[in-house]
Amino acid sequence: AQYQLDDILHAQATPDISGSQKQQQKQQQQQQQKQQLELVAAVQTGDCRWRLQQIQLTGLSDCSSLLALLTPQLEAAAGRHRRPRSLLVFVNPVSGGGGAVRLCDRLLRPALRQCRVAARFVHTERRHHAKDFLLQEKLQSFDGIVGVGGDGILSELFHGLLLRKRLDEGLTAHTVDDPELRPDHTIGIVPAGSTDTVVHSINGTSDALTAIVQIILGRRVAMDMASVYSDSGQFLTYNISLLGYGYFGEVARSSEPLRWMGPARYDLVGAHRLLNLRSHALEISFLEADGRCHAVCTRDCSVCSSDALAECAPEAKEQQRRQLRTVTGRFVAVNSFLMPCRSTKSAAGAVPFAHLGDGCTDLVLVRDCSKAEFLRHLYRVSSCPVRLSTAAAGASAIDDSLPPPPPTPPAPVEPQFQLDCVQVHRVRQFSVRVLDNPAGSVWNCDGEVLRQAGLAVRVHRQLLQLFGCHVTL
Ligand SMILES: Nc1ncnc2c1ncn2[C@@H]1O[C@H](COP(=O)(O)OP(=O)(O)OP(=O)(O)O)[C@@H](O)[C@H]1O
Repeated sequence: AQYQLDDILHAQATPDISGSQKQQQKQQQQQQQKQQLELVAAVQTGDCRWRLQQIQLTGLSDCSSLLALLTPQLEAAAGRHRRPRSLLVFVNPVSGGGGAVRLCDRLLRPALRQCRVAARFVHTERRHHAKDFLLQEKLQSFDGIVGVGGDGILSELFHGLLLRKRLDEGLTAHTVDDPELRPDHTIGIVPAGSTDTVVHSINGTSDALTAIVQIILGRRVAMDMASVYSDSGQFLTYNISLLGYGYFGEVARSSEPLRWMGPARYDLVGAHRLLNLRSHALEISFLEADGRCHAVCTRDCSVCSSDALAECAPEAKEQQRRQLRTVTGRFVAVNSFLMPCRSTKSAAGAVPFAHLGDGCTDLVLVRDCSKAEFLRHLYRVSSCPVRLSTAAAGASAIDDSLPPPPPTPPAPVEPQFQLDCVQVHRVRQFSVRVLDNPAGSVWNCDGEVLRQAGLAVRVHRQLLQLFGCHVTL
């Protein structure tokens, strides 16, 4: 087998020649024996999965010289990739029905030990424990903050870090016109929850060991974040994956007391809400970015690195206000997808062409429709047969010096949006005002319930860094 130097995470001679005096004496006694070199490498094992592999090089005559040659190169690679040497790890004991603690002991702790990454473990004792810790404690000695759990614990980590940065910079006001600041730390998530949408959208799998290997490798993905404000412009919360009104809001509210059921609660409540499908009178305003491209977000994504998508300067705000589009009517669902929202139920994602770092969200508006029509939309969302390779061809950059490219194949369609009642817009910001029964408003913000009658949302391009590897095609 061949290994890239960049994927080797640790090397040591055995017996360990850097050990204690006693060990060294023992080694001298073993002079006749040849030493062996042990390496730990990250290897991709098909699809999107990664594993740690121990490699033993035996029968070496001069192990110490080889190790002396290898060590500075491994250190240089670790520096180049900003590999974490010290992590702060929050373990949520209630995640995934208590599986997070077991997963941490079985996979995370041994992997960190094997690769010589130091870690401080904190078992959360209540809701908001991780967030409060990040707001109050010294964090300088850590290279990354990791959560073992689901999307709920991840939400606590990015709220803690984003709000901590504002505190450290002395920013007290937090309104729709205030800037957002990038936190100093990268976040890692080891999936152990009932919904692991974010890690699945980044890595293309919710496999825990893959996530651990990416953290140790120091691979990072720049992610958009949305900030959510009340209709008076006051900050309410951050959003990273789904923000939904109507059907998904009601699913979040009704499944809240059924947490003990695990992911099955979403199927049960989803079916019940479908039978009682309601529409809502809404006014929706949005600032549309240039048309949606049919390209999957991959490593070195040309859409996410395009300068055309840089956030608008403050002086352009007035112009933006003039470009706002407003629609009113009855809707059964209004959903903002900041990322593809992949999961075991929807491998390509609910919105396969949503990008992780383009500064935009895909706003999906589902107008009043029959239950059968909405069911068709939901079914297609979970079984979208996107042709990924075609999508990649459409995304490549154009170089004038090259002969003209062959005619582009027809853009892949997203059948879930090819319905009369469904519209999708790629937007930088939007607001929704509930016109009927505002007191009964309910939103689903990354699985948490919000009860505002009006919300304003702004997307911040690549505000956060997460450990992860991005899908490849
Ligand atoms: N010790 C604790 N007791 C109760 N709740 C906790 C504790 N520690 C963390 N929490 C809360 O548990 C919630 C769910 O966490 P998480 O998302 O990690 O697990 P989950 O099983 O995937 O849940 P979800 O169904 O929300 O995805 C989070 O909102 C977090 O604040």
